[in-house]
Amino acid sequence: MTAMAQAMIRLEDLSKTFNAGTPDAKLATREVSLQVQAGEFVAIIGGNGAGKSTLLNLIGGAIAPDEGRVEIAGIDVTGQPEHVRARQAARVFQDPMIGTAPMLTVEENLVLAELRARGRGWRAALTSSRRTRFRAELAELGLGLEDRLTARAGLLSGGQRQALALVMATLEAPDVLLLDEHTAALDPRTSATVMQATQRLVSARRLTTMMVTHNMEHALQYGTRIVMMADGGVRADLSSEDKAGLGVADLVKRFHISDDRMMLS
Ligand SMILES: Nc1ncnc2c1ncn2[C@@H]1O[C@H](COP(=O)(O)OP(=O)(O)OP(=O)(O)O)[C@@H](O)[C@H]1O
Repeated sequence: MTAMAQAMIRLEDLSKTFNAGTPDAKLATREVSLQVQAGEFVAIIGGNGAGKSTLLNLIGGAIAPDEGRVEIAGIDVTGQPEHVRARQAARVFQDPMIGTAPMLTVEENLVLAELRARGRGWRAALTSSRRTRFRAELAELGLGLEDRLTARAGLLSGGQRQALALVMATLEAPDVLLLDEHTAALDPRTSATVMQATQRLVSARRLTTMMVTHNMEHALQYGTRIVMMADGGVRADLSSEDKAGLGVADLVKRFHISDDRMMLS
């Protein structure tokens, strides 16, 4: 008997309508079914209001679907609250202010993330072995954060804060990493640096990743698969082979992407 590889993320017929039953009703996702295998890096692209963030919110548990089912690593998490699911599905948001606590130092943020993931109080000592681990984790990013362990996070640059948020989100090896336009608020150079840091973390920890982006270049470069959404549904699903040789212009032309915030490079 051949064992079927289990999908790391399995979405079945996920539908969500906001303001249902009112004149403002908006069908944000319609019967989305998708399977993501362990280790895939799925870039989610699509025009404004296509349902990309809603899809990540449904997977992360920030909103509950009206219909359908979310499974992560074989566990049905559909009815599970967001804070419970956070151990399996870590998130990094667009706003560098969200993922980190500005008044805490870099090392305090990290110890908080580690102990939170283990469901323990965070005031346990910042031991020297933890500091050594944090320094090594940060050094991997190539952003000089390893020398700023005792600096308040609020004093870091936007890019450094996003990198710190990434390390915090992934410190305790979640099954899934959800990135919601996590480089969109950064200037192009910093955004590229944070994407490189993302790639390093994702491959070092073998994370299954879903990244919403308006940056077509990043989708092509970092996605091992590209899912394009339109009108709350999946319009196209490109594997590594499908996207091989495609440039940004091909992508835009082929899928008629209309997106005010689209970044071509
Ligand atoms: N909390 C909410 N209340 C009401 N409507 C919402 C809410 N969140 C999203 N919507 C609507 O659902 C639709 C899908 O929104 P969503 O944010 O998922 O799109 P998106 O693809 O991420 O768009 P963008 O790229 O512009 O961020 C949009 O029409 C949006 O206005």
